[in-house]
Amino acid sequence: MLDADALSGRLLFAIPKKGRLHEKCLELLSGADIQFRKDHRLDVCLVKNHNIALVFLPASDIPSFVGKGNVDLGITGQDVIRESQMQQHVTEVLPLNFGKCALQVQVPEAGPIQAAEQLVGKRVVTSFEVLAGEYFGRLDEQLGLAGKNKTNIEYVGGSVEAACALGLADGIVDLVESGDTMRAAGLHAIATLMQSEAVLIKSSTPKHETLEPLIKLITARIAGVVAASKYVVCEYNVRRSQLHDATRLTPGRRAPTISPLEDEDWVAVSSMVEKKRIADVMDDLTKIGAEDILIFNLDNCRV
Ligand SMILES: Nc1ncnc2c1ncn2[C@@H]1O[C@H](COP(=O)(O)OP(=O)(O)OP(=O)(O)O)[C@@H](O)[C@H]1O
Ligand SMILES: O=P(O)(O)OC[C@H]1O[C@H](OP(=O)(O)OP(=O)(O)O)[C@H](O)[C@@H]1O
Repeated sequence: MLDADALSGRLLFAIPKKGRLHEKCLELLSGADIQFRKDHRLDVCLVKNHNIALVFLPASDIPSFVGKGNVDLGITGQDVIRESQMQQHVTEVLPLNFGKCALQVQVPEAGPIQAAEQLVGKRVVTSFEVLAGEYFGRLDEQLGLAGKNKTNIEYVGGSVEAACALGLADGIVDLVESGDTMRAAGLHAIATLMQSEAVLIKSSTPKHETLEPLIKLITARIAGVVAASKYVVCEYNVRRSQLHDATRLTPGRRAPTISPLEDEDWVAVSSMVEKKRIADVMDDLTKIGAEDILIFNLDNCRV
């Protein structure tokens, strides 16, 4: 049985218990060698190889748990940090390169409303009532709307995209990543409130200063896993005469590693390249005559 004594002195680390961020967080913990076994009936579990307990919570509750110092560290989306108005109380330690999405105003594609200003004074349904309220509050003010003429922001807990088709809303404010959900509902985006991604957060006023070294260690480990997911190692051979162009294409993080080959006219180059750029870089290396271009994924790194 898990009790307060078992948790005493441990760093409490909040992880989304379900939803879009959950699986990615488990991959991150595994990559950082944070070992645990979770009993499916319990939302708290002890980490075997560190003085840490994991606390599985709804992503939307994590900013307030961290901000109030009830847990020491957490992972959640920047959108829910802003929505819970906790940005003054939490420090974003590290962006995590997943959970990327945009909070957007959406309206029926074929409808009469084609700009956010045209929604002012009408009905907007959302799970982000604070952010939508602030956004339309500013527009109401700009357009001089007051009292019951103001934009009507209505909260729903999910399936926001159905609201227009059901006749409950003239527009919605919801998250968009690929846009598939939005298009399937016959909607399109007309304004963006914010971009968001998952972040590692800690309390701005930590209650347990003694846990700071462990927070630094976990942050460094997670940063290594995140960097490994962003970069590949690119190795190739190129004529020495083309080395200037080659190193311009693959400058590396500090500098590329250049090794001599038996053939004195050629060198081997090894360099880290951002994964999202690698196809273009390979095309450009081919154009300058690079050969034997090899790409390696990284499991982990410290850069
Ligand atoms: N389509 C998406 N692509 C990428 N990230 C997303 C996407 N949808 C949501 N997110 C991110 O994941 C977070 C959690 O969203 P999700 O819809 O999974 O919530 P949930 O855990 O089911 O909801 P809740 O617990 O608040 O009811 C969002 O706040 C956002 O930061
Ligand atoms: O642009 P897309 O790639 O289609 O993603 C957007 C959808 O993802 C999120 O919901 P999710 O699927 O996580 O389920 P939920 O509505 O139950 O939160 C969000 O609320 C959108 O509905």
